Amino acid sequence: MTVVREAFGARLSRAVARRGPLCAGVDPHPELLRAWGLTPDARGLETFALSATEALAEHVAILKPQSAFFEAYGSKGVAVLERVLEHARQAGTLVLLDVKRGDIGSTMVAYAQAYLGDGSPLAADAITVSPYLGFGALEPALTLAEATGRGVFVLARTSNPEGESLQRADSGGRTVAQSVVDEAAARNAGVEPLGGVGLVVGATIEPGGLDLTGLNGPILAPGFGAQGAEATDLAPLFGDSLPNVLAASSRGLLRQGPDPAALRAAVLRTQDELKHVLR
Ligand SMILES: O=C(O)c1cc(=O)[nH]c(=O)n1[C@@H]1O[C@H](COP(=O)(O)O)[C@@H](O)[C@H]1O
Repeated sequence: MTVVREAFGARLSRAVARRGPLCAGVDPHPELLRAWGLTPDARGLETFALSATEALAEHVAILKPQSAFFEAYGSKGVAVLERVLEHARQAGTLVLLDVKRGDIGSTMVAYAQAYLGDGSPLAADAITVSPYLGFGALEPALTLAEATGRGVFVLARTSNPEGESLQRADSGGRTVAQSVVDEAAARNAGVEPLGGVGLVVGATIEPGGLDLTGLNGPILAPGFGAQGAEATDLAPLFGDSLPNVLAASSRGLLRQGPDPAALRAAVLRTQDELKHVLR
C-alpha cells in the first residue's frame, strides 16, 4: 500500500527553512571508529552510527548515511543501517540514503522498491542515484519517488577529480553533466516550491561550465570539509542557485566526536558559516 505523503521538495524546503542547509553525513569509516575508541566491527559500527545519529539528527535538516560503510559488515551492518533510518525518522530529520544506485530499468525497479517503496526496511526520504547507465534508466526510481513523496539526487558533477573527463565530455554540444542537469530540470518543471529530483554537484569543482538556473530542485554539494571545499567556495560555484544548495560534510563533522557536545558544536559552527555565505 502506498502512503500518501507530501512531496519531497516541500518537506525538504520546510526542513531547510527550520534547520539550515547542512546535510550531515554518517560515514562510519573504520579509522573513525578507531578514533572514537571503538573496534572496527559490527558492534563498533552500531555504537558509532547510533551515537552520531543521535548527536546530529535533531540539528540538521537532512542526514546522509553512506550505505557502503554499513554493507561492509554484512547483515549485521545492514541491520544497523535500518536502526539509523528509524532513529533519524524519530528525530524528525529527513534521511538521504547514499547508495548511488543506477542499473538497467528492470533491475532499477527492484532498487527503487528497496529504497523508495513504502514498507521497505531500507526506505529513506531520498537516495543518491547514478545516471551513467542513461538518465532514462532511472525512470522506475523517479516514478516511485514521486508517487511516495520521496526524492532522488542524481550524480551530475561529482566531487572527485576522476569524474571530470566523463562528466565534462561533449554530448551533442553540451557536456554530459549538463545533459543530466537538463533532464532533471525537465522533471522538476512547474513543481512548487521545489521539485523532488535533486542533483549532486561537488563543492570542490571549478566554477563555470554548468547551468543550474532552470533546475528547480535541490543540489547536494559534497566535498565540504574533509575534501577541502569551504563555505566561501559555494557562492562563486552556485550563484543564483545558492538557496537550493545543501552543503554536505561527513568526516569534517565526525572527526569532532565521540563527545556529542563537540559534534553538536561542529554542526552549529558549520551552520553559522553557511548562514553568512548563503545570505
Ligand atoms: O553522492 C554523494 O554523496 C557524493 C558525491 C560526490 O560527488 N562526492 C562525495 O564525496 N559524495 C559522498 O559524500 C561524502 C563525503 O564525505 P566527506 O569527504 O567525509 O565529507 C561521502 O559519503 C561520499 O561518498
